[in-house]
Amino acid sequence: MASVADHAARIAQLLPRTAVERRALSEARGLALAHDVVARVTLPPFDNSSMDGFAVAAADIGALPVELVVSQDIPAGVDPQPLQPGTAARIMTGAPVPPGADSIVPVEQTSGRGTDGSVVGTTVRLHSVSSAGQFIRRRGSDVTEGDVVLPAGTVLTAAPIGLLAAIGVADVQVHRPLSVLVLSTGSELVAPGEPLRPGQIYESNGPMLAAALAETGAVATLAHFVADDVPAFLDALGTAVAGAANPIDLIVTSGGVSAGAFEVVKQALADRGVSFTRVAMQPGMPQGSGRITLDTPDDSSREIPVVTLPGNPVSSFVSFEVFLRPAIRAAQGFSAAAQHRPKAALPLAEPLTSVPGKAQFRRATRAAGTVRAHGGASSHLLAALAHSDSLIEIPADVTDLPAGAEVTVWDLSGT
Ligand SMILES: Nc1nc2c(c(=O)[nH]1)N[C@H]1C(S)=C(S)[C@@H](COP(=O)(O)OP(=O)(O)OC[C@H]3O[C@@H](n4cnc5c(N)ncnc54)[C@H](O)[C@@H]3O)O[C@H]1N2
Ligand code: MOO
Repeated sequence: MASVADHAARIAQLLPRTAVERRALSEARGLALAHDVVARVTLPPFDNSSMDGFAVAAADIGALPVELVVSQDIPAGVDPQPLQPGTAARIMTGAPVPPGADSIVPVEQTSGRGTDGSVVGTTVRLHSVSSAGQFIRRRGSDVTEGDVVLPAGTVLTAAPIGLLAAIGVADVQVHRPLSVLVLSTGSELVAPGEPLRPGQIYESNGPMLAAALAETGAVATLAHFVADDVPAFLDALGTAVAGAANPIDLIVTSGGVSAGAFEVVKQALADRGVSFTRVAMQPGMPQGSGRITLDTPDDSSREIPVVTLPGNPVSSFVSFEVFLRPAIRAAQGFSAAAQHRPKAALPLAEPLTSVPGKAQFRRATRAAGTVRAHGGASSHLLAALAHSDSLIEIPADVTDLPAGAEVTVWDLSGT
């Protein structure tokens, strides 16, 4: 049996780094930067007020309260005049602090006119003066021109996208997302929404894997599932690959890889370049991977990586987490940290047993600094999986864990 690490390396090898392309910021969410981004501007670009109020020179203020003439009005977006000595300038949040001013008095600490209409030429009464520099956001306090603000490999989630826009970046060089075809197999499968006949079940792996792929940043194409029939399976693969909107970089199948009489994926792909193997893990023991050349209706023959996942729903999910998610994220240029689920060592709330000789991945929930396995080890327990926020990874040589034992916990709660 292969170890988890061996098989992970094999899957990683199947997927080369994707090409770099330029995308508008609005089209880059969830993708990874291909290069370091260097700021071409300084943020804030100028000293500006963090409060609506009045800009003054602290040294001009004697005993309080004091009444000053309002000498100018500074809304955000203007280039102000220097502050006339002995006066106040009405200023709005984000507006540039006028040269000569070193203090902002928030409007709440003033009286007289000041919040509506033009106030230039009127007076304002100041009841307190903040210390010099208070309520002023200094030029460069956030970003300095020339800084590497985001390194290559950063995944463009909301905050990095905000930062890129803030430094004036309109488009970025990112790694193209992988285009992945998902095909489930099984003669017992019925599409959700259709009536179930005796012996049938709803197809859940396809929608689940397509969602998992989307969370990984890939573009998933979900083909209609096929029965356990080799010609039908190969035909469906060829048609789906030829018809996909984006050229397919990876095919992911589920089901048909174990030891039964109708193992359609194994039968169809074993002599087409896919190796089937047993991995010392539970769930997820039967696995396959390789590269295949398909007969497509448009005769577009090229080698496409294939990963064949086991059909049990929890086995498919865990296999995806352990093998495909990190490999896909690496191929898409994600930083090493973003390729893997966050992991922590947490004490078990309850004792746990595992099988000898296989790494076990138990579905679990975290609470009060501990972790508790949720549901049993069986790989059909989809409801327990859906209610879990973690995986407990138990090494192959560990079989008995008392309450309080520290275990490695994968945090599944992010995307
Ligand atoms: N004699 C042996 N039997 C089995 C072995 C073994 O080593 N020897 N391995 C077991 C393990 S472990 C797993 S995992 C499964 C893997 O089986 P397959 O990949 O061949 O998958 P199927 O037999 O097609 O299905 C297994 C199970 O999952 C359900 N399933 C399949 N596809 C879907 C889907 N798209 N949506 C929802 N549910 C699905 C299917 O109905 C079966 O119940 O083999 C064990 N057997
Ligand atoms: O390995 Mo199977 O994936 O346990 O159910």
